Amino acid sequence: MTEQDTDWIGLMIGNSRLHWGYFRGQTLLACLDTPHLREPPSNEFLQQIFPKLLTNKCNCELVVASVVPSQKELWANYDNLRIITLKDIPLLDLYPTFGIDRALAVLGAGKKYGFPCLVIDAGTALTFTGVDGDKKLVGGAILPGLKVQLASLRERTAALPEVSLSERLPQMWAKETAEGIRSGIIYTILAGIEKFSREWLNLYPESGIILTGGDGDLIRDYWQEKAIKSLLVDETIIFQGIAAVKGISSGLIDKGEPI
Ligand SMILES: Nc1ncnc2c1ncn2[C@@H]1O[C@H](COP(=O)(O)OP(=O)(O)OP(=O)(O)O)[C@@H](O)[C@H]1O
Ligand SMILES: CC(C)(CO)[C@@H](O)C(=O)NCCC(=O)O
Ligand SMILES: [K+]
Repeated sequence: MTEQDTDWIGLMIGNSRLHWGYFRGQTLLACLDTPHLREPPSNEFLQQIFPKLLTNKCNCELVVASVVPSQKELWANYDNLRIITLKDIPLLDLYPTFGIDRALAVLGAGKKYGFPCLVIDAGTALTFTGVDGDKKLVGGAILPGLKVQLASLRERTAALPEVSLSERLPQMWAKETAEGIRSGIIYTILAGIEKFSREWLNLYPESGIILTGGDGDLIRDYWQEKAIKSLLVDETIIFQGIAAVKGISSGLIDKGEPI
């Protein structure tokens, strides 16, 4: 078997949940999300995640990137494990505490859509990450994600309830508490996305802007209702990033080559 047709699994450990990708060589065959683990995984665990693809009990390579150290440690005894760290990422000017999920997402987005590239990751945290045409990190920003914003109002006030989000845009000028919370959070997030996107396009007019993360679809739907320029949603860029790192280490992709 060559590297091109070997099966392996990529795992991105996020702050809310686990993001799994099943690969054959560089091709992503399937992806899904699961909750965090509460204990070290059993031998059959990976088969349960991908029952149709992993039919016989195999210890296929598991390539892990994590922003949650305690979750990563649960895999310490898996015998075919590879951990991706910032050193593996073929991007320039990364700073030491930069999130590996941000690095992989922008690497994957750049690989698929070209550099320069701006990634907006609407996960537990909402992040903006911009990389220029020389694959240098320009920088970015971090704010609380939608769920975290909603939960923090409930937790830090006496009167505010936790509200759920509707599929449609809320009334901007609300006359009711729940709708007021929805309005405040959604319209300021959309305004922030608009501001960062505009500033980025002033610097790099040809750049793609890719939206990803657990709330990516919801934000895209809100955005489309406002009928501004469409935003491209891609849930797989993080796996494109993992595959790029794996490809470099197995010699399929040259580190100096355009990815
Ligand atoms: N089944 C689900 N479980 C948890 N969060 C979900 C689910 N479906 C959608 N979401 C949304 O996804 C968001 C979390 O995004 P995501 O799963 O990308 O976060 P994460 O695990 O921290 O990953 P990342 O590190 O990429 O941000 C939450 O704000 C939530 O609204
Ligand atoms: C910002 C998050 C939480 C987004 O998942 C993650 O990328 C992270 O923990 N980053 C470390 C800090 C930074 O990226 O500057
Ligand atoms: K996160």
